[in-house]
Amino acid sequence: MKYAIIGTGAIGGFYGAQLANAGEEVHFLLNSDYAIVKEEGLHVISEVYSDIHLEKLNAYQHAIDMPACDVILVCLKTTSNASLLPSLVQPLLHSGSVIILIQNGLGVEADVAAMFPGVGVAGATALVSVYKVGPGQMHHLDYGDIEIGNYNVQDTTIIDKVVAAFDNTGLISRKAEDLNTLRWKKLVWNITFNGMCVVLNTTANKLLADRATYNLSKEIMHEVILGANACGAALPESMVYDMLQFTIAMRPYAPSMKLDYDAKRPMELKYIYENPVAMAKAAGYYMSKVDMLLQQLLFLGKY
Ligand SMILES: NC(=O)C1=CN([C@@H]2O[C@H](COP(=O)(O)OP(=O)(O)OC[C@H]3O[C@@H](n4cnc5c(N)ncnc54)[C@H](OP(=O)(O)O)[C@@H]3O)[C@@H](O)[C@H]2O)C=CC1
Ligand SMILES: CC(C)(CO)C(=O)C(=O)O
Repeated sequence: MKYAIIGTGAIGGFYGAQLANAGEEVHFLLNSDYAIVKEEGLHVISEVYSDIHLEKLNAYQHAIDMPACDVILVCLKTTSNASLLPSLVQPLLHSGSVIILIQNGLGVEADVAAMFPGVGVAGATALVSVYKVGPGQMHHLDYGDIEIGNYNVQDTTIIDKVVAAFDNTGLISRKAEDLNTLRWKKLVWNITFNGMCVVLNTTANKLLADRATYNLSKEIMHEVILGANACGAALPESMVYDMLQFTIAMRPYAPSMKLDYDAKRPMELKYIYENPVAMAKAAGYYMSKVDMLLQQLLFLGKY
């Protein structure tokens, strides 16, 4: 199968490099790093796995120069989806292509499916701590699990093949039974920690080292689980403790939203906060603590 990576940043660079390193045919769309990556290749420096240096890779500066691909892995920030995806994805489509969004948030598949009528869309959550440290250079700190849930792909055997390809890289890879539950499960982490790390200018491990913010984190997680379940997800209360353990065990890491805020890039508020708050409210549950966090983030995003 031919894979396209749309947005070769932290996530696109990490997962694309894993696939290419395992022998898959991967075509990388780059932005500001194109010239350096063309010259020097793509590097993933990992604290967990072997480092990867892809010396020769299929790197492109323009989507129009890329071949049609079977699997289009969208790894942009969701803040760019509406403005960039129509022009970046359309040239890569053939009649059997599927688009898989490796992005955080809720409702993103519906918006992308509306842009590409008749094209199968799926969503993926990445449980990984990775960030771009320089042009074509990704620093991988922790984890790497990837889970894929179907939105409207008709022939889902292609999703099974993608799961198998990721599994073959050595990463833990699964097909989720229910995309809605998958999205909300990841949001229990992102809603709690991404926003608080921005508002309190800190990292998740520090939030959990302090009694007051540890308790607040737990309360927000509980609220998100209630919101999720009001929206038809099936999340057990016990996952709060799993997430706390996961976060305590994690190497100190600033979530992607904190990196965006510090770099003065727009934050992914629509899909990580606005949609979940609105959807839970419409389903009869008001996530008041999450909404308060959202209002603070909206304020910070303006100034
Ligand atoms: N980082 C992480 O640990 C995790 C991130 N996520 C989610 O994954 C998604 C991607 O995040 P992340 O990888 O961190 O983001 P990055 O900002 O690292 O990567 C986005 C990439 O898109 C590229 N891009 C922007 N505009 C264009 C364009 N016009 N053409 C081609 N490429 C373009 C950027 O290019 P340039 O390099 O020039 O800026 C950048 O490399 C987000 O939804 C995030 O929430 C999920 C789990 C963990
Ligand atoms: C949970 C975490 C930290 C890594 O998967 C993430 O999703 C992010 O940085 O936004």
